[in-house]
Amino acid sequence: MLIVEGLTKQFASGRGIVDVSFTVKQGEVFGFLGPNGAGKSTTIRHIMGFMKPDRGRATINGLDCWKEQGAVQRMVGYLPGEIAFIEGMTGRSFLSFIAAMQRGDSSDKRARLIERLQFDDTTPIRKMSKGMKQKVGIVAAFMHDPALVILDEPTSGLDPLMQQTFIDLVLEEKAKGTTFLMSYHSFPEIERTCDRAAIIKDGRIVAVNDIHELQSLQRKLVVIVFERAEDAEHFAQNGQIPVESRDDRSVTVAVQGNYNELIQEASKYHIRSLDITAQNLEQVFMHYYDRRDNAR
Ligand SMILES: Nc1ncnc2c1ncn2[C@@H]1O[C@H](COP(=O)(O)OP(=O)(O)OP(=O)(O)O)[C@@H](O)[C@H]1O
Repeated sequence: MLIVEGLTKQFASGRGIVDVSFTVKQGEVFGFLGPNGAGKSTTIRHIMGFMKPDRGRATINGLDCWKEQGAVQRMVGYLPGEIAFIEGMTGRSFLSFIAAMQRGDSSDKRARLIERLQFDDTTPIRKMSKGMKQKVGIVAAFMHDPALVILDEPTSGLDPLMQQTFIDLVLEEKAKGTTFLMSYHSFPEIERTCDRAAIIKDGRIVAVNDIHELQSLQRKLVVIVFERAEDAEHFAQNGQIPVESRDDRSVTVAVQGNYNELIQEASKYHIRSLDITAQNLEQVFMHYYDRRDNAR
C-alpha cells in the first residue's frame, strides 16, 4: 500500500534523510522508531506530500505522494508531531474545519471517538493541556475512516490509561483492515501494536524487523520457587527442562517460544511462586540485525 523508495532529502544544515526505503502492506501496523532528530518526521512529511524529495519517492496505492498530494492526503488520516491549531478555535470548531476538508459525513464516528477519549470538545484549544490537544488530533486523524493512518508520536502527552485506550483503538481499526504507520521514540509502545518496525538513526534506516518473529526469539527467564527443596533438586536433575541455575527451593529456567513443556513438567510439583522476566525486545531487535549484517 505504501512504498518508500530511496527517499533522500538534505537540509542546508547537512542533516536530513538518506536513501530511506520500506514498504507497508495493506492492513499492517508499521512502527517507525528512532531517537530525536533521526528523520522520522521528515520521512513522514514526504509521505504526506508536504516536501519534495531530492531523490527517491513515496507512493500510496500507486499515487506519487509529492505529485498527487491532494489525492494522497484525502486517503490518509494524519496526526503531526506538533499540531498547528488555528487561533481562537475550540476543539469542536477545529474538528468541523478538518471534517469539511476531509469531505464526507464523519459526525457519528467523531462523537464516538470524543466519548471514548473523554474530553470536552467545547473547550478553547488555547486552554487545553498537551494531552487534550493530542486527543483532538487523534480524533481528526481517525474520524473519516481513512485507509491509511499516519501518526507521528501519537501517545506523547497521554496518561497510561489513555495510552491503553489509544492502543485498543488502533487494534480495532486494524481488525477492520486499516493500515498504520506510527513513529515512536521507544520500543515498548511498538511492541504492543506493531507487526513490523524500522529503526532509523542519523537519517538512515538501520533495521527492519517482524515484531512477531522477534517475540518468538525473545528469551524469557522463569524463576520457579518450589514448596520443598527436594522438589527443586529433582526438577533440576531430571533433565527434562534445561536449568540456568538453582538455589535451594528456587530454580531458574530460560524459555524461548515453547511454554508447554515447562508447564507440563512444573505441574507435577507443588509450586509456591513463579516469576517471568523478559529479555528486552529492543536488544533482540538490534542483536538480530547485527547477526544478519555480519552474515552478509
Ligand atoms: N525544515 C527543516 N529545515 C532544516 N533542517 C530540518 C528541517 N526539518 C528537520 N530538519 C533536521 O533534520 C533532522 C531530522 O529531523 P526530524 O524532525 O525528521 O527528526 P525526528 O526523528 O522526527 O525527531 P523527533 O523525534 O525529535 O521529532 C534534524 O537534525 C532536524 O534538525
